[in-house]
Amino acid sequence: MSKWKVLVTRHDTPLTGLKLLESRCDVTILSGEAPTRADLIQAIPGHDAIFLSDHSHVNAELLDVAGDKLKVVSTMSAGYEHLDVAEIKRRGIKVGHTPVVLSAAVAEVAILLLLNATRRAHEGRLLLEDGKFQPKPTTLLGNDIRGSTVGIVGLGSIGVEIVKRLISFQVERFVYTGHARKKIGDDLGAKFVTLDELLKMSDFVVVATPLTNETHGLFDDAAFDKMKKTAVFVNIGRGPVVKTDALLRALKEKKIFAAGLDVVDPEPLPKGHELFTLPNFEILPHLGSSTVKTRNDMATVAAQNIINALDGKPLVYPL
Ligand SMILES: O=CC(=O)O
Repeated sequence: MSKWKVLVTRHDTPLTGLKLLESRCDVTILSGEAPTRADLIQAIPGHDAIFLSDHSHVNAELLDVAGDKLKVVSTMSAGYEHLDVAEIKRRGIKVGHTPVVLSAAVAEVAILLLLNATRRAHEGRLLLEDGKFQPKPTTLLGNDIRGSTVGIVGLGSIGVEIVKRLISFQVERFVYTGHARKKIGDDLGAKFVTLDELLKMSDFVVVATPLTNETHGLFDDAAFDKMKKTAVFVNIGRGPVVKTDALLRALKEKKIFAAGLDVVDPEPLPKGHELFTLPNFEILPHLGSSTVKTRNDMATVAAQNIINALDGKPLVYPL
């Protein structure tokens, strides 16, 4: 019996995933540092599965070229805004992603940003580099996490991991918002509130929501206007949940204290962007899941999604 044919979109896909695929399938890997859409379109016909180790768009155009053999699309990511999930499923093609295995790593980055932003780490470094740091009792004072109210926008798997970690920082009160009150929220002692309530009461606002029609542009001028002047804003979800111009205004006009972002719109933030000039702006280049173990686990799950689909079994994490 001929083996299943799988197309992998990047040569530097973790070996955990590649080995698992190769144990059962014929694997083609797009070569080169930056395979183009044309490379993908040329390579896809005749494959049973596509393993996305990048954010290539899978839409009707690509599916038309792929042809009838394609049975499963598997993205090595939790986010899936690059997939036209409705169109993929309409064609009877299975589709999976890799949530949960990255939640701990992303939660660690949320804490990193939250601490850096509230303790003014970037501003301190700039002062040191400029030779302007003066150790006075009132220099670079930040705000404590201890005794604070932390608001989580989106209490999914990542939001839960953030709360679990922050409990040890002696947070006074956790609140969260989303579609509905959740049992895990009750178990963690977190209160379900509206977004407005969360913005008004939180000392730390942490965005851990995926990008959907509902969350797109959720943080605009009006949202930042509702936040405390001392609030720290963290986004580890998706960049377009926040209107970048509104965030810029909020930081420049001191509507809020500071921000820490792992995700931003556009990504990467272009060289010379005004946000880079602000001392109360901390940024990472989307490093949430960038640990060796997490990326290996994501590759394994993405490969297992494919094998399960081809074996006619439920995917580990279907969409
Ligand atoms: O942002 C990371 C992911 O979606 O996996």
